[in-house]
Amino acid sequence: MSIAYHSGYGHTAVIAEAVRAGAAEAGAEVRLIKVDEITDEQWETLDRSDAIVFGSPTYMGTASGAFHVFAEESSKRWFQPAWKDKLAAGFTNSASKSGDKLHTLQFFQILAGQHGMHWVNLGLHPGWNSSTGSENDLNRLGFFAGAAARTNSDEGPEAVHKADVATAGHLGRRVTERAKVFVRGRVAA
Ligand SMILES: Cc1cc2nc3c(=O)[nH]c(=O)nc-3n(C[C@H](O)[C@H](O)[C@H](O)COP(=O)(O)O)c2cc1C
Repeated sequence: MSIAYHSGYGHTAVIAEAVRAGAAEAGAEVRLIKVDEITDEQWETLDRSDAIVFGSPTYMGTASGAFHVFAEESSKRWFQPAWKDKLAAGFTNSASKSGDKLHTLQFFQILAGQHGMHWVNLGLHPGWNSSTGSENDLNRLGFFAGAAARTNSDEGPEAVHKADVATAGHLGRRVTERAKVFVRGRVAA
């Protein structure tokens, strides 16, 4: 599995690391790839991966400019098509509770769709939506499309919320488990 992500100020990098840790715990060989520094070798790593998880902060209601540059550059893979039938998933982080994060996740879904990839959603019920819930619940922000995090804009990466880190870890484990089933199914088919 590869995690192709951008983080301008280090907050989203904490979420990327949590996805990596969850995936590794579930048995994946994982590569973290910073899309703003991506090398030819790392593009080839993406081409060899069974699953690619996209990650970016939400800037101005969408993925960051650096992530959009990467998405455009991936059009070379689209022509081949090099990423067809891989699994895909996504995560984002921003300062506001909503902050239009859903739009970033939907952008990732469309990017995956354009490549002919298969989207893996978060697979968790929403947390923190009843009188017995709390902000420490898994999926506390109630997203289905991917893992979402919110971090105060005036604090550093150490302030990333533990519940969001745990939710991202869940996504990493889930994509790994789905990839195992998908790859074994392809061999058996
Ligand atoms: C240019 C810019 C645009 C932003 N736009 C949004 C936004 O649309 N919604 C939001 O909730 N937060 C927004 N933020 C806040 C960031 O998403 C937030 O600080 C996030 O933790 C940054 O992650 P990073 O350190 O990985 O870059 C914006 C920040 C910047 C710098």
